[in-house]
Amino acid sequence: MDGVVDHLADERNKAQFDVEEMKIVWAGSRHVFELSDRIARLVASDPVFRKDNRATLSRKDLFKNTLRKAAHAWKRIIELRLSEEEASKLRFYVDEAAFTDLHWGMFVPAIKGQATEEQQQKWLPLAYKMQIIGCYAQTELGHGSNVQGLETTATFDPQTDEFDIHSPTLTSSKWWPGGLGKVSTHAVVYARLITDGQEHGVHGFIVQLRSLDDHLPLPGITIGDIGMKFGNGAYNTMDNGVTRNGKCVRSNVPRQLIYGTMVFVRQTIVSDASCALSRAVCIATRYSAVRRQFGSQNGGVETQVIDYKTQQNRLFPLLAAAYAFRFVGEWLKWLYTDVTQRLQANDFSTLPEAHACTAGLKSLTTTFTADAIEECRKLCGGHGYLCSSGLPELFAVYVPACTYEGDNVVLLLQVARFLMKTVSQLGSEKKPVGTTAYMGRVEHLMQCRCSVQKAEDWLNPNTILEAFEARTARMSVAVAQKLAQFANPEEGFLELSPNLVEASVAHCQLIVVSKFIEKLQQDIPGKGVKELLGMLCNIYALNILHKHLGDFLSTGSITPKQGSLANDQLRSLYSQVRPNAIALVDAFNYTDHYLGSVLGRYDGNVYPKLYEEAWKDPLNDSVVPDGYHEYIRPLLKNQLRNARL
Ligand SMILES: Cc1cc2nc3c(=O)[nH]c(=O)nc-3n(C[C@H](O)[C@H](O)[C@H](O)COP(=O)(O)OP(=O)(O)OC[C@H]3O[C@@H](n4cnc5c(N)ncnc54)[C@H](O)[C@@H]3O)c2cc1C
Repeated sequence: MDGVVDHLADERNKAQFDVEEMKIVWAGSRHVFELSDRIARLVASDPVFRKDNRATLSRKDLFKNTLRKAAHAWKRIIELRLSEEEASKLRFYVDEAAFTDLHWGMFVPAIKGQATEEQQQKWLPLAYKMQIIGCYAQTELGHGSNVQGLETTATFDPQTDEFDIHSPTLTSSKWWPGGLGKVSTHAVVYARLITDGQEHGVHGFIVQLRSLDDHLPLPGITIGDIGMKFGNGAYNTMDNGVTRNGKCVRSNVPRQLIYGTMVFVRQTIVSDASCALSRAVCIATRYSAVRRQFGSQNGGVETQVIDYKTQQNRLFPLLAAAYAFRFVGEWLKWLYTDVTQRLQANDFSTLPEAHACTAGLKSLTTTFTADAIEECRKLCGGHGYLCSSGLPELFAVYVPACTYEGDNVVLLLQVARFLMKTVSQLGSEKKPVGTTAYMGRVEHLMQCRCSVQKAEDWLNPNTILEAFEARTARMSVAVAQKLAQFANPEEGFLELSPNLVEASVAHCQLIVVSKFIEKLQQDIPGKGVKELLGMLCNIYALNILHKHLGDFLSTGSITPKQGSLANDQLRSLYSQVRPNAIALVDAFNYTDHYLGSVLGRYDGNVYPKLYEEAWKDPLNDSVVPDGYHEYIRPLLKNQLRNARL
């Protein structure tokens, strides 16, 4: 980061706000900023953590190298006596999908959230010291989304006081769990509980999978990896497992507090979305300022592609979304703490709303981010397709987030059920809470008129909020009225599911917009910082309004003229953000190591480095390629008839 050349220095000088203060806003606090900065540099300077060769390693070498990094990371954590917060940041900056993600991100939280005190005392100390390695084994070959369809059984045997975990069919094999294939010694396995011949639904059980002495699977358990996944490098650093078992285990995990774990996990997924999105945006923004095409006058320099309005119109809403997701992620952290405290006090009243809101935000932010990474690749033209741009690997490693922890469409349908319930209870004693509180003003929202008369009127946060609330309330009420016409509500739900999903998306977009606006109401120090965030908030909201104009117009929430004024305002906001673009991505404070992109280098020294990287490819190890004598020469010399192919 501290190189001598800085091709982006002019861009940095244009910034109209205090970048150092913005770094703190992005990090969440000065403490987190300082900690992240220190740990990021520690990781970047350690050669074991290099990642520029991932795309060219064979699967076995790639996987072994991941094991090495995980072991080295743990060694450093112990040697440096890192706190839990520091250790988690270290794993974050190592930036490699690995079994440790599931151990710390799913196994430990599942035990913390769902096990009894006694079970926690037995398992957590082992897990914290990594004396056991755990994974989360829910999905089966035949069922993922439909958890009630899982086939694995856990039958209690009173004679031995044990549970017999059994996968009776091929489709009941556990299939996908990260870390299960080659590394985990233990798993939280989800199975149908059977006692006295009676079924009691799906529950979690801690199951030992492998011997702690020689790592061999325990008797009755068959385990392996499910094979190569999408993209080079990317998620292939992870072993995703398949297992069939008929082993007896002594562990009983009663059903409780599963929602708390879900809120926690989905909150981390939303946070991760802002990280992946900001990385892609940082690469595309820096490269767009370096890249020049057309527009040279009298032999002068050509135009930086970032100055094309179409480029800004594609890029700046993604930049704005990165900040929007950051703040909604921050708010979700608060929500998780709130839910946990309530659960501890046996108060379950806000759970359905918290559950719907985290499910919806997980879906919205991951879908957007996956699409946005691909858009950033296109924003970088041909070079974006090179692995050295960092974007193909980022895309490949990121896209499964749309599927794991709940398929995004299935999640939106859950949100829709909650929305429909909320609408049906309007006018009753039960008042809508939290993120659905606006529904309490449904009468007003059904008939209010947007007051915008000139483009600048769209800068008023209350105007934006009311337009978004009116759109969502009207879409929800309209689909609820259609639903009411069906004699069988379930049939209606299936039939109207596309409309229901659209209403859920509108509701989630409203949450993100409203949390961004709330963030701006806080005291935010630093010259120009709040102003820039205000612009980004408006870009985020007005771009959604523009993209979903059909919703806003068909519900009568705004007029066509007002839609057109919103677009005028958007163009003007792009011009205001333009001089600040590089500084806004610098505020993410990413090291070149973490970005892993030649196009996104801090110093903008793209071309020499692209050239250098290309020569590192194993194909360039020899000038004449392997295979020349067998396949190219005989072809050229018209000797294929005699060649041994
Ligand atoms: C990289 C990766 C890592 C994973 N890690 C783990 C792990 O550690 N542990 C674990 O247990 N699992 C894991 N999984 C599995 C993951 O959780 C499931 O794949 C996910 O829940 C989706 O379920 P599915 O595969 O059954 O999809 P399906 O439900 O079969 O989805 C197929 C299609 O059907 C649609 N669909 C399904 N139901 C409905 C409906 N009711 N209405 C309308 N459309 C519907 C979906 O939208 C989708 O388009 C992982 C998956 C991946 C890709």
